[in-house]
Amino acid sequence: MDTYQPMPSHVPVVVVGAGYAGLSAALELTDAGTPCLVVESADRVGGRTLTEQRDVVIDHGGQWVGRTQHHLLALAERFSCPTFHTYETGWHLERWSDGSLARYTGAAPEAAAGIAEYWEVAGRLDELAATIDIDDPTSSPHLEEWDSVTVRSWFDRTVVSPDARRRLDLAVQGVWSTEARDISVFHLLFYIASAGSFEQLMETDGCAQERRFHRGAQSPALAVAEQLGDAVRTSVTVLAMEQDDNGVDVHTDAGDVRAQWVIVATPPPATARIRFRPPLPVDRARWLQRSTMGDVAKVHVVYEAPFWRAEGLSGVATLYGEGSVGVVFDNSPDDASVGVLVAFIYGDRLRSWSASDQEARRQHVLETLTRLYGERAGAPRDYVEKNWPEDAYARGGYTANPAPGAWFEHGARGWRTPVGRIHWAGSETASRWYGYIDGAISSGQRAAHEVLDQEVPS
Ligand SMILES: Cc1cc2nc3c(=O)[nH]c(=O)nc-3n(C[C@H](O)[C@H](O)[C@H](O)COP(=O)(O)OP(=O)(O)OC[C@H]3O[C@@H](n4cnc5c(N)ncnc54)[C@H](O)[C@@H]3O)c2cc1C
Repeated sequence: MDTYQPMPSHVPVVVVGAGYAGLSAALELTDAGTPCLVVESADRVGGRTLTEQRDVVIDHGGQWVGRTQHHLLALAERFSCPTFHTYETGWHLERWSDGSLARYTGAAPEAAAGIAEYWEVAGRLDELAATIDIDDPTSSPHLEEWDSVTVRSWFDRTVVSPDARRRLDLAVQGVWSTEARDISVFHLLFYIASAGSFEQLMETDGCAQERRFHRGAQSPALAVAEQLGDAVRTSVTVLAMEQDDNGVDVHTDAGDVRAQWVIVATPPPATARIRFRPPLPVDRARWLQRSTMGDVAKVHVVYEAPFWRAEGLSGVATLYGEGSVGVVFDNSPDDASVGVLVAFIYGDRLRSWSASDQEARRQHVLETLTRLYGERAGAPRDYVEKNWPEDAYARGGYTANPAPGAWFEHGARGWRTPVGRIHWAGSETASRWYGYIDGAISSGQRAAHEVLDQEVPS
């Protein structure tokens, strides 16, 4: 990785963004013998994955990999980045909206308030999602109908029990890191189809939250960047692009480079900040303008030991009601040499929590954990927050979600159709595992092959 060399004047392919999508595109091109240059705004690669090596590995961003996420697993295998099973042995906790605390095992407490209807709705969502073609989502005969309705109003209209609605609202916050009022039923269903099922999104064993990386989820990205070497330039921001019949002039804050093809592998709101000449087609421009990053913070709290395990608790907790924290997981290292809890805060709850000062935020999280796990939870040896909407580059997470109506009005041509010599990658352009690291990788590989199919000189 080289930050200080001058920009080359020409390169066959410029890749914008060194998250998993951009790095995977570059790796695919390089494997095929096509030189490329990756330019990245931040002073590091990995984008929405960010592993901090404190005295324990802390994954501030993406962290889990599931067994159907074959692209990420293959990359991890190629670059020798081992994984381990997420700890979830013992009793999970559920703090209900009235403040009561229940213990359970499995996916949810049996016979709890609203649970029967919650499972009915989950089954219905899977049935509807199965009708969507993830490679051609806008071909759905129900596109206009489903994209015109927010998830909030659909729940209000079709879900009888307020308790089931509470459960579904938290599921939406947890998976989409947004509020049910902000996404359409179509986007919800596409996302479920993209993952395979509602269960795949929600669960651990066999599902999206199954495994973690010993050296953190950024480790495969760092290994790819090391292999790509000088082809990756960090601390370089693409400001504008001018496209003509023969190539693209890419203007960066470190100089200009002429490319025959460009792969833009940035999240939609970041792509919208680049000036394109000629301007992007209306559908693509509108799609970018109407895709909004989700709101999530991860708070890691580190203890001398995972003391809750000795009390038969898994460390997994789900919290309804007024507090900020939505979900807690045991994020200890595999050898349990220290204990780590990670608390997720999303959507409306994040907006009110992040308005407080640092001490009040910390106190709130520690009080919540103390109510769940007892006094020892109030005395951590380390506490660290990452509020993604405040991240200078990502400006949110986990992913960008198109606003209601955007799939119907602009999805067919705006989602990922290449614009001349400019091709689109990024987790938000994936058919399979949209919004996930795995989707980012497959999107980068797809975009690389779109370009390789065009007779790029090596
Ligand atoms: C808190 C959190 C938890 C998550 N949990 C999981 C999880 O457990 N499992 C999972 O699979 N996924 C998870 N995700 C989602 C996953 O991290 C992302 O979907 C994935 O990393 C996105 O990769 P990407 O390459 O598409 O985009 P990014 O990682 O966003 O990479 C885009 C890159 O482009 C750069 N860039 C932007 N604009 C410019 C410009 N003009 N010029 C140059 N560079 C630019 C950015 O700095 C960035 O590095 C999570 C995300 C977050 C934030």
